[in-house]
Amino acid sequence: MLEDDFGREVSGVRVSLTDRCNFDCVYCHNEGLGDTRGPMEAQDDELTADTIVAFLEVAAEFGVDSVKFTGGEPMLREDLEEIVRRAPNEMEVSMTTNGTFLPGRAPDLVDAGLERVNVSQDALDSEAFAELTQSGAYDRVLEGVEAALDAGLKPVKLNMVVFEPTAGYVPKMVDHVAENPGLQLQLIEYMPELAGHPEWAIDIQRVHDWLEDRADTVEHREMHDRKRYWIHSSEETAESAGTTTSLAASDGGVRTEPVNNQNSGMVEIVDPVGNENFCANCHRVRLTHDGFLKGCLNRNDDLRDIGTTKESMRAAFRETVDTRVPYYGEYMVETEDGEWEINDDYIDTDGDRAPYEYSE
Ligand SMILES: Nc1nc2c(ncn2[C@@H]2O[C@H](COP(=O)(O)OP(=O)(O)OP(=O)(O)O)[C@@H](O)[C@H]2O)c(=O)[nH]1
Ligand SMILES: C[S@@+](CC[C@H](N)C(=O)[O-])C[C@H]1O[C@@H](n2cnc3c(N)ncnc32)[C@H](O)[C@@H]1O
Ligand code: SF4
Ligand code: SF4
Repeated sequence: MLEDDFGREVSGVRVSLTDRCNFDCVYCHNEGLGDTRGPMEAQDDELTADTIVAFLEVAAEFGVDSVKFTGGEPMLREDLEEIVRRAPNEMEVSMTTNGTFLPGRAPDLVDAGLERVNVSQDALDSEAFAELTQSGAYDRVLEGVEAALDAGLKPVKLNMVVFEPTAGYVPKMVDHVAENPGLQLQLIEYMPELAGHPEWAIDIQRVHDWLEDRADTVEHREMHDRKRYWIHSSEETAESAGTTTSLAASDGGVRTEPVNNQNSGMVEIVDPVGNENFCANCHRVRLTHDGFLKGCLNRNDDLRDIGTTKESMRAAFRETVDTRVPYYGEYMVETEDGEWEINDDYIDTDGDRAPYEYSE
């Protein structure tokens, strides 16, 4: 595996298949690709299936063992099944989706080799969901989760962005996964770096503390040093729930069995904002829908063109790893006042492409 100057091996790639989306979530960072708004039809700048597969083969040569397909909405790609089918066998293949296109397509994706899916669901309430996603597709998303479970993609991870408008739904979502063994929950701290609106953020430590009180077991995942809490349903008594223990989790795959009892659900917190430890344990690079590698989700100044040949892809991959740095703690440094500012060493970094743009 290739390793950067900060001792971080690159074990995973995240491939944005498109920057288009059928939702318009108020918080969307779109994996650093700018606005999702625009035409729904396939655009000329999107990488072809052949180029994506060639890139994955190059990544596999470098020992990368997992790929996550994302977007925009990756299921807007009609050739998704083909791309999944042609991904190198040695890679774990997963996807993050808004879930609306899973009904009808989940079985074919599993047949093609999809091993895991994360579905974004920020609330258990159709009105709140409509406000957050600017869509009326709540029921369709629930159907999508069911379709994924029926197709054998168990457990399905629900992604919930935690910020002012959703914080009140956290307890209900935690109970939801504790009561449904097929589900797990990922609470994602709202990231304002690209999406703006820092005033929407909440103190994620409060969520950690609350989960710690309720957890039977707490694990640390190697990736990003993320914490995972195994939670019993609030209907149960503390006695039947078991005692709290702390374990080191093996990374990569998602644990499928609860630790202490049958009604225990897994809740993982993704808390990158201002978190040097998170960035120090970051093992992923990203490929944009239009063919640029980036070493960090939050950066737009280091975009590197992969070109069209395996040789140019190898060179771009090596250079991306050689130059990637932890965002918090190296690219952004903390001032004495506790503010974050760009390290002077990186002020003049220039990518191969103009930065992607966001508007209000
Ligand atoms: N800043 C930052 N945010 C991340 C990173 N990885 C994930 N996230 C955030 O978490 C969101 C959801 O990530 P997913 O792609 O669904 O899954 P994941 O948790 O990274 O991966 P798995 O647990 O392996 O499925 C991303 O869109 C980001 O908002 C990262 O490396 N850096
Ligand atoms: C950009 S979406 C792409 C995949 C797909 N469209 C979806 O929504 O699942 C990937 C994930 O990023 C999360 N996300 C988007 N903007 C975010 C932000 N500003 N802060 C934290 N997470 C965010 C979404 O909730 C989603 O789970
Ligand atoms: S569904 Fe995903 S890509 Fe689309 S707007 Fe929402 S978070 Fe962004
Ligand atoms: S280095 Fe960038 S991509 Fe990696 S964890 Fe930090 S913010 Fe996320």
